[in-house]
Amino acid sequence: MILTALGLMSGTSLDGVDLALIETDGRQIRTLGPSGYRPYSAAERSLLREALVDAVQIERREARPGRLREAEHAVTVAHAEAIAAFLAQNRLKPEDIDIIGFHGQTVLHRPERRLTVQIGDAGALAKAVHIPVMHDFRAADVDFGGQGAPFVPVYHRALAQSLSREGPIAVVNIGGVSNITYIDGDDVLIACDTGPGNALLDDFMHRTTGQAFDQDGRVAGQGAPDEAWIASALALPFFALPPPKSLDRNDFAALKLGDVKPANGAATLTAFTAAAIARIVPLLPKPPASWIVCGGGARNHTMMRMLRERLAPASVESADALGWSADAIEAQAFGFLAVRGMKGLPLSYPATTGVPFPMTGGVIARP
Ligand SMILES: Nc1ncnc2c1ncn2[C@@H]1O[C@H](COP(=O)(O)OP(=O)(O)OP(=O)(O)O)[C@@H](O)[C@H]1O
Ligand SMILES: CC(=O)N[C@H]1[C@@H]2OC[C@@H](O2)[C@@H](O)[C@@H]1O[C@H](C)C(=O)O
Repeated sequence: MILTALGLMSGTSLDGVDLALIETDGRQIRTLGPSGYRPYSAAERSLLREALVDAVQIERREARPGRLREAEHAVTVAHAEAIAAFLAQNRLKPEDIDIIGFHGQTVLHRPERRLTVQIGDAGALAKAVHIPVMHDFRAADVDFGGQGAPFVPVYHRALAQSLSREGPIAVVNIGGVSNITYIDGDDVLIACDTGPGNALLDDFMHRTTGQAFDQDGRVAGQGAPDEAWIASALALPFFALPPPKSLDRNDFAALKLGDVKPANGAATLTAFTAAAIARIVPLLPKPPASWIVCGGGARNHTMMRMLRERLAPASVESADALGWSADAIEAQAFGFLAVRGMKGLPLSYPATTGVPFPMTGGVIARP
């Protein structure tokens, strides 16, 4: 049965809420509907940044120390507002949507402690918008010893079914953190986080220039990467580990660039993200022939140039160039995952998150 799902993603970049409508039976995509975006205000963003700091103290996933309770309320309200605006813009009624896939905001990710925390009150959201809400996608996976991330690979596989590109295909998402899905025919699906995405670069830009991010990669495009710094950062043990593996947004926050000009610092951090993605190639069964880049990093021209240089001779295209939506893809994925969860289909596999067997997941909150 085909269901209509509204997927919602608030990613590790802390930029805002992405929304996307999808019609699917959980296996194939029938229609990709409209998408939307509700940016966080500067005040919401700084509250979330504080919440990430307070979250480090969390020992049990229900705990909300420091400003986390307030941040959770802000996340829930922002999502409710985003849904109300989306429904109005697209002339939709709550009964037109079967299920909402609500990822929430990750504030702490420590799979080795069987802990991954996404804030956002699904019960309150379901009541506010009068639509059932599926949430807590990652919890069952980490309970069974999985990495709890990445979860978009099953959706990347569904998208890639109708793609004519030479395989193996790699889909890379450059969000706050970067992750890869490796697809080789119908039977091979491997995934992991590869390293930093935009978070280190965004934090550096924020600190040194006051800008939220390096628009189109212009600042990095004027600088020179410090290859020695990149080589020493890539010597961290994480990069030598084979998939599956995952990261917390702030796992590399301790890496310091020293006193550098914004252009050189931005170039170094952009090249670090590209080099960390290229570093996964020898840990895959075969080098991917075709790379597809999604997430906000696909809009960074310097990042795309550096990826092409480091992944040659493979082809590197942005998801938008294929007619996929680089921005909406994760929101679509959580709509798709909500339908899979409703049907009891697997969300994660031994080769995507390290769970012992294919696992379904998600919990439904009703209005
Ligand atoms: N035009 C642009 N030029 C350069 N960078 C951009 C541009 N647009 C977006 N970005 C980068 O993309 C980031 C947002 O990416 P995205 O929305 O994919 O992340 P996310 O969904 O929050 O993260 P994650 O996938 O880790 O959960 C911004 O913080 C910024 O660094
Ligand atoms: C714990 C968590 O929220 N992880 C995010 C983060 O952002 C990118 C990368 O790290 C990925 O592993 C994941 O998001 C995507 C949507 C995923 O689960 O596939």
